[in-house]
Amino acid sequence: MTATGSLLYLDGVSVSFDGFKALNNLSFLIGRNEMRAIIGPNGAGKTTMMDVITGKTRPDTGTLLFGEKLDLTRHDEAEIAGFGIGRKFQKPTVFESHTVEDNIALALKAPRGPFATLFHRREREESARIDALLELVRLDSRRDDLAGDLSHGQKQWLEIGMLLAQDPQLLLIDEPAAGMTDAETAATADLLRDISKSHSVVVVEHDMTFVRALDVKVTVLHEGSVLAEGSLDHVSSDQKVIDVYLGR
Ligand SMILES: Nc1ncnc2c1ncn2[C@@H]1O[C@H](COP(=O)(O)OP(=O)(O)OP(=O)(O)O)[C@@H](O)[C@H]1O
Repeated sequence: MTATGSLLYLDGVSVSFDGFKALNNLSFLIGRNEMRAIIGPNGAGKTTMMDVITGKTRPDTGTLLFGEKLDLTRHDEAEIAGFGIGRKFQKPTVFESHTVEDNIALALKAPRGPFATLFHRREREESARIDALLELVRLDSRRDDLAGDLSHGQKQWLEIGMLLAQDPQLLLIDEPAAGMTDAETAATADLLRDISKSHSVVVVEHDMTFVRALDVKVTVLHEGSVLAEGSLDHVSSDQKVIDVYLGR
């Protein structure tokens, strides 16, 4: 495996907590404008993998490259966010007492990473960008409503819009479909497919209906390493995957 053509490259990445290997020689790569689904049983290392990519946890060993050359292990969380790696945690965190539109506007103004400034004058270019983002995340008709009044699924979309406002190249998204209605789940798969036309996206998910709707290559993690990789049909017919995950 070489890093050529990859946006994100992990090779032989290991992380131990008190002697327990949460990641064990983990290797995979994500291409530019590729969406990848990561699945695996509880404790497989999915969260630790995202912690390592975003600089929250340092790997003990291994190579971690962004854009083929940039060594992420030499940078901290804020710097990595600044390079264009955005992370969405499972629980939506939006500014509930601000409107949907203002949430996007605030994210546009903020430096990447933790938000620093709140109010600025709105410029025309910015308005066009806000319109485009609201349309993309299916919230155009809710723009003047308070974010706190959105459904759980809509809050997830708003937060995805806020992440996109920061113009990331790679989005890491943790269980977006959890707690969503079936209709929201299907709409979220459509949304992520739209986003992946111009961004790389890594989605960690347990909901197999959602993973099927994404219709992308799947990486199965188990005990901190890649157990299987390929289409959902390919990995779901793999006896190793059935034994540790899907057959349970
Ligand atoms: N800070 C830590 N200290 C000690 N052990 C940890 C720490 N973080 C994670 N672990 C352990 O590492 C293993 C991998 O955990 P991780 O959270 O990455 O798995 P996961 O695939 O995200 O699981 P889930 O699907 O339940 O979220 C688990 O056994 C977990 O208990």
